[in-house]
Amino acid sequence: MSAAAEKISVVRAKILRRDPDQKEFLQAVDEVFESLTPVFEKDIRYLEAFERLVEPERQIIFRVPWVDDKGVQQVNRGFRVQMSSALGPYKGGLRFHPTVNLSVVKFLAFEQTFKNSLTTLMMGSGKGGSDFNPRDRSDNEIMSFCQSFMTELFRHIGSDTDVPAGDINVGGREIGYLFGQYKRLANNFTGVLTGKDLRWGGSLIRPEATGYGCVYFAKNYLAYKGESLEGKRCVVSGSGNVAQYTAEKLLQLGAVPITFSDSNGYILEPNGFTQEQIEHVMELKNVKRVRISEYCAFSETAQYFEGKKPWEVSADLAFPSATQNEIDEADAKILIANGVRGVFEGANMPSTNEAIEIYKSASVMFGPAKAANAGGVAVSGLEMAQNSQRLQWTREDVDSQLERIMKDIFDNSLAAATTYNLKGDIQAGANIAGFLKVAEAMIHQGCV
Ligand SMILES: NC(=O)C1=CN([C@@H]2O[C@H](COP(=O)(O)OP(=O)(O)OC[C@H]3O[C@@H](n4cnc5c(N)ncnc54)[C@H](OP(=O)(O)O)[C@@H]3O)[C@@H](O)[C@H]2O)C=CC1
Ligand SMILES: N=C(CCC(=O)O)C(=O)O
Repeated sequence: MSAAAEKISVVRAKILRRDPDQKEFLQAVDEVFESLTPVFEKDIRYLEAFERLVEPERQIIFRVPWVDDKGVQQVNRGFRVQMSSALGPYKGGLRFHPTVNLSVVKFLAFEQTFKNSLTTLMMGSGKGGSDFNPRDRSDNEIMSFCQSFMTELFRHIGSDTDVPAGDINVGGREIGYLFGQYKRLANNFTGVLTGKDLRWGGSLIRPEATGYGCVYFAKNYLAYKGESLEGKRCVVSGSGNVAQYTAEKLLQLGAVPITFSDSNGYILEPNGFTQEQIEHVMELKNVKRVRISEYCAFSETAQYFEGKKPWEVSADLAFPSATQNEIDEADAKILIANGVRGVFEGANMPSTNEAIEIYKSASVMFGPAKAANAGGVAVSGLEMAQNSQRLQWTREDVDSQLERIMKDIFDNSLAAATTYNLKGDIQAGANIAGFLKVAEAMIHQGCV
């Protein structure tokens, strides 16, 4: 075994030994380790930087006490993992979901490092959230929780320190309540959160950005293969922010989005969703906040499949836009058996590493989350730039910058894969391109 290979195995063993119970985090680390091996072998300083990178700069865990509408005390756990400030202030979303724990937050923050680097904007990485379950909670209870959560978080964030945003179950409503509490406690009005409402500092296109960006990425990948989105039947999972705008942009570019899902099942429009039907999904999810099955009362053609995943539907492309590990090895085999030739990840880490191997063995196009879903944080970065200028750019300006950024991400990933003799391996290229920029900064900034 070479000296580099020996050192790599030592570092890998140390990571596994330090947090053996953090399976989501270890999955994310494992996914990049293989891609980065040729980089480590080229210069051992990159491995030393990686060894520092996998240990977050700061991990903050705190109590979130609040009182519900019945006057009953509730206690949740809050997290903020500040992973890397090598390229700028910590930057990443907040997730409110009962499955949130330190392992999930660390995997999200780790992925964010490569993603934010790929955007070419100056942003470090972080992620946070809570095990708070907002399902069936009143607006007042959501506000009470958000105010208590921010009462602790505010001392750790700032527009040049750490800039949170949305993620699962954290949308415009929650960002509003979080921002209001921050402003009250810190006595300043800055771009400390992104995903803000347009009327008080938000950026046009930010709500659409993750979904639109994922489809732009897919468009570039298909063009590289001499194909296009035109007429492609697309299965989409989730029915939240990312899924809604993925479907909208797919339709705009001539593709045929045919499913949405939530944690109870999925709906199928066999002939594809129209714009009006997508807007009805938005109404159901963003305003009425009901289950996706409610859609069928509105449509004579839709079908609902309780407890099932949309991967069982025949399609050309898949856009997982719900949550991590929603496509396992068995799901991947079903997808491919049903005709899917491309998977573009709108969600964070929706494919297990075993599923990714199945894609590769079947020569399926694979757009990894850290590249494909970077449009959200990219436009968050543009929101920060607008806030710094105290200006608001036009919708067209922001959308054209988003399209350019997503093209650059694809091109840079392809170029990095080629440089390391992994031509066409976009997953490896994205890992390498994302890592190198962070690693160079870390090496220049010393052992900190
Ligand atoms: N918002 C953003 O800016 C970005 C988000 N992402 C990622 O995209 C994904 C979706 O986020 P977003 O659309 O913002 O979140 P939303 O809360 O708006 O929507 C989440 C969707 O995923 C479903 N979902 C959540 N958890 C599970 C689960 N355990 N099993 C099955 N379905 C589930 C939800 O269904 P239900 O209501 O039943 O829970 C809902 O339909 C996440 O992985 C997120 O990390 C990535 C980049 C940017
Ligand atoms: N949840 C997000 C968005 C983060 C952000 O906009 O800061 C992600 O990139 O996973």
